[in-house]
Amino acid sequence: MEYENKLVLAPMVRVGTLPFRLLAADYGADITYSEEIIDHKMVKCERKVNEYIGSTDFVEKGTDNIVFRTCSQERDRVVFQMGTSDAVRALKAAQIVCKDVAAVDINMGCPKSFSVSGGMGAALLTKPDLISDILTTLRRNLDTPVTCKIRLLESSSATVELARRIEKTGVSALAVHGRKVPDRPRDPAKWNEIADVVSALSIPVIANGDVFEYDDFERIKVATGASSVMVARGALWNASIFSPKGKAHWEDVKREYVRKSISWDNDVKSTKHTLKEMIMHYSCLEFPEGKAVIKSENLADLAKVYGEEEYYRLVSNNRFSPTRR
Ligand SMILES: Cc1cc2nc3c(=O)[nH]c(=O)nc-3n(C[C@H](O)[C@H](O)[C@H](O)COP(=O)(O)O)c2cc1C
Repeated sequence: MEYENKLVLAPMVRVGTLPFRLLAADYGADITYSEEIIDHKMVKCERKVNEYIGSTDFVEKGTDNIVFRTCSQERDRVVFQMGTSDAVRALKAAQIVCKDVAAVDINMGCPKSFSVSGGMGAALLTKPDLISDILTTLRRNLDTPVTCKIRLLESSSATVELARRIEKTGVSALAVHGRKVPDRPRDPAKWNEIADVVSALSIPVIANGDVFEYDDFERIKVATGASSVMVARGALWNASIFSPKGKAHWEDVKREYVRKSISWDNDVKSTKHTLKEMIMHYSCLEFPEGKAVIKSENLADLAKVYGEEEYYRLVSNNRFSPTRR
């Protein structure tokens, strides 16, 4: 996996499932991260090939709960992001999925209480020995590239020190979200502090924070010196941000997302959550579309909201025999 000059879809919980990743890739994303999946969940999974959909599923044993769904089309660009606080468990989880993905990434930036209270996400930032342990264990035991994603620390010199330590573990790249742990999403990302990390390291750094337009990819590259750029909210609101041709109309983007969700039988909660985020940015959930999405109980209902009943019928009928894509 190459990390130079790439446009990257950021990991996003409940958003970065297979249809959204494929959508971003269709518009031009080179690398697409999964939503964060916790190692505890992944170690309970078994790999199953789903011939009806054409996907590879990681399903919680003894249940129908699909924890991670991928497919061969994204094998060379999908990054499996994991939440962990333990090297041995992280390795066990990674070994289950590593042959089906392009890289494994460890989330070291999530400030949410469920992550931090479990010693995961941003809690790792204060434990450099544990970071080294996790990354070194993965690096030594996997053939798949290993990366991690961090936030900025209190001072730029502290971030650089940690980044140097991370580089020594042999990771293939480091993604840096240009905000500190207490920062809110509306606080501006500190591109200058990402630049300090870029100039201190030899491995590729993926710059992340406040990219909302295609032109911002170049702006953040120039400001930070990073060769690759990662975008979260800008892609969530309009996944065609990756297109050099300019953004597609958000109505078309939503419809294409719904079609992909139908094709890949996406979890309806995840589809609804993603659509609601898109609607809230451009409009309001109180309007008929928002209300209809909220009321939808399954993908058939969502197909109706977006006038895709015919597509839904076609896909459902084809599922009676195993599909090949
Ligand atoms: C809806 C949503 C879900 C997120 N989930 C994750 C996640 O699972 N793992 C992670 O490392 N960061 C997660 N983040 C943080 C983003 O990956 C990214 O670092 C942050 O939003 C800054 O990028 P932006 O300014 O382009 O939005 C999430 C952000 C959003 C908006």
